[in-house]
Amino acid sequence: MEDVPSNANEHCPGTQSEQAGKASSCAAIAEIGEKLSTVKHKILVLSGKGGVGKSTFSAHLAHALASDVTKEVALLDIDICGPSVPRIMGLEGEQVHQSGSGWSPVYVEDNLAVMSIGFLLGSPDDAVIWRGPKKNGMIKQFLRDVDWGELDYLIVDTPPGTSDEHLSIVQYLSATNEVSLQDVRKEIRFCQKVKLPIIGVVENMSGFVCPKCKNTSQIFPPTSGGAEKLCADLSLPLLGKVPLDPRIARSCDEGRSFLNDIPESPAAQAYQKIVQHIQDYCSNREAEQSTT
Ligand SMILES: Nc1ncnc2c1ncn2[C@@H]1O[C@H](COP(=O)(O)OP(=O)(O)OP(=O)(O)O)[C@@H](O)[C@H]1O
Ligand code: SF4
Repeated sequence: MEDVPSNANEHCPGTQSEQAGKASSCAAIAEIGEKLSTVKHKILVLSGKGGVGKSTFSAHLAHALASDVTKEVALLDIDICGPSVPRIMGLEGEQVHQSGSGWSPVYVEDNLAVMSIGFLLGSPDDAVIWRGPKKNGMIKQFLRDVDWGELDYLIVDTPPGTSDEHLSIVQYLSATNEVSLQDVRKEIRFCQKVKLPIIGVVENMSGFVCPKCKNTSQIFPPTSGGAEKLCADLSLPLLGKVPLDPRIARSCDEGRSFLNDIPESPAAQAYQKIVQHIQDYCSNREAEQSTT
């Protein structure tokens, strides 16, 4: 994404008249490219269906990355029809402020910023049912008008499936994002089609580890061979498996990081291992980019 301002026209192929028609969209892409040129890594979190733990994972990825106080981290929630990030991050009722240089995100820590449509709603229960173009406009505004500052990581929590929001975010962030996936062949095909590098797959709610005897029980038997088979079939890394732990929901409902609450639990350790893979991936990319 760092190169968007200089090659914005590459994103606007077509005849002259088609290009004129796309001019405003290209201008937005260029503007967003300029705005986000100070973001080192943009990580999209995708899932095939709702309720698989994508927002929970995004929030814990943000917490874990921000535990290194030398890193600047931001979490952007573009699940416009069901934003759950404010609750999980303990920010319900917070509002976004306008500053001279745009909207100021809400800070959980000095180095952890959060932006969500939830901050713009009157009440957490307000339903937001917007059609594609309006959603697209809001995503554009989030990327262009939020004063993110210099960031090491921008994590984007997306809605389930592959919808208008996905097409918008991919278009606006251009082709150099990184993706962590939960679930799902359809999303993988989507990423491959739009040429997004895939960091790997996370299997969530993978077995239940009994807190007493530490036995693992398979509550939801894996379909189609589970994440291992999916990753083997598609030559993708399996970043890790997070077991089911009801204490995760409790920490999230109270707006706290489960990683801080019960760091020794198998689920917290699984999250940490996955985060380590993501950090390694990002460091390798940085090293590659500095040599090209
Ligand atoms: N490993 C886990 N063990 C137990 N509960 C979990 C786990 N991961 C997530 N949950 C719980 O599952 C529920 C759904 O999680 P979450 O809201 O993160 O899903 P989602 O995929 O983002 O859903 P949506 O896309 O509909 O917003 C939440 O109550 C969350 O606390
Ligand atoms: S494995 Fe089942 S029966 Fe044994 S201690 Fe754990 S929850 Fe109880």
